[in-house]
Amino acid sequence: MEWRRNVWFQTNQKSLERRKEPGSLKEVTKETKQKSSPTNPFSFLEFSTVASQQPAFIAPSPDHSPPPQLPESLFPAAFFFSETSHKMEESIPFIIDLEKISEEKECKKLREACERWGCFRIINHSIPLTLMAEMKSVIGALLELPMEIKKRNTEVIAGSGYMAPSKVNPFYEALGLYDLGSSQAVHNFCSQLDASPHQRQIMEAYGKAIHDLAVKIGQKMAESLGILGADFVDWPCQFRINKYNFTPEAVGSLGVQLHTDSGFLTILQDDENVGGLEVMDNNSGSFLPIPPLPGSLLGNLGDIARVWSNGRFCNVKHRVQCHEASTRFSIATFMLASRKGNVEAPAELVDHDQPRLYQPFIYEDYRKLRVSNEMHTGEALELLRIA
Ligand SMILES: O=C(O)CCC(=O)C(=O)O
Ligand SMILES: [Fe+2]
Repeated sequence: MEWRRNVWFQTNQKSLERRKEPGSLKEVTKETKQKSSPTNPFSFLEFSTVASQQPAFIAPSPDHSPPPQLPESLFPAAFFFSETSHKMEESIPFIIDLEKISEEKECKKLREACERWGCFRIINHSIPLTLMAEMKSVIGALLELPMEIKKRNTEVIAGSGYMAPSKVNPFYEALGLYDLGSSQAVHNFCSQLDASPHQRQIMEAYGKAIHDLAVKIGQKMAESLGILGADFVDWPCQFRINKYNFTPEAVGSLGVQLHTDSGFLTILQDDENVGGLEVMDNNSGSFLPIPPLPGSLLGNLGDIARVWSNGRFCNVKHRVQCHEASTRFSIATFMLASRKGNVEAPAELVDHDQPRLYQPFIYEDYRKLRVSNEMHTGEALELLRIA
């Protein structure tokens, strides 16, 4: 609860100010109460929570999109609740509290999140908020550099270097490196971009912290399936900083096309102000907006998580929509796959009832298969299916 309150205070000052304006909250409350009814899925909206400086609570519509009839300013960091239980625990995507992850209940929730959505919010992750804020300002500055400097950020593996705005993604550009766990790689990245000593320091600190976090969450994902002692320390992490130059003309179009991430686990620091990320519900095919939740991170599972879990975990399809003309930043760390040997499910996850689903393969070969066949949403896995 403390965490939620802090985040709320830090991030929603402006909205709170707006809401405190005489009449404004009252007006909205009155209007919404009139619209509420036992059959209205939003009828249990708790405006008292707004008055006590808690987030507004909101149930999902059938397609999990926010209710169109309510003013957006009311839900700057909307939480989505199960219509049946109305509990925080049931929010979508699931919120995983890393401080509680050694408790059985939290670990079970992580497993459910990985199976049902392949996506979860991470709170109490121990990355200092100041480091996250400083990192955001560093990446903003790096992405502002002149084009000729950004172009020095050449790729080590396909797609790991500078990506200029293109015909397909005209509002998007990115800088990146492979692999974050290597201080030499971080050093090279910083040198390519003439980073200042301060920028280097932030990059190094953030890189180490986020790499360690990805390793820890990977271990917990394995533990949630009963695999103890899985070690992700040596798994390479690709790192990418994304900028979306959303102009008024971009509104309504995509910043990034629908895709799955190819690796095992992505840790994303999404923009704390500008939303647009959407994940696909595999059951219904509908899209669920992931509103910003400042101070938190997002875990997204990629294709390798599906293979490694022998089909239990979901590789989440996601995209970025432009809803407003403003600049959006995100910082993505992709923990890819084991450096050594094949990608395959551990023996504990394979048995008579759940035979091995995919033939063992080398990650780099899989990546090439995706690119050469232009299969961006995990379809290439079907080419490797054996059961
Ligand atoms: O910017 C975002 O929120 C998502 C970025 C993303 O999906 C990616 O870099 O793979
Ligand atoms: Fe992605």
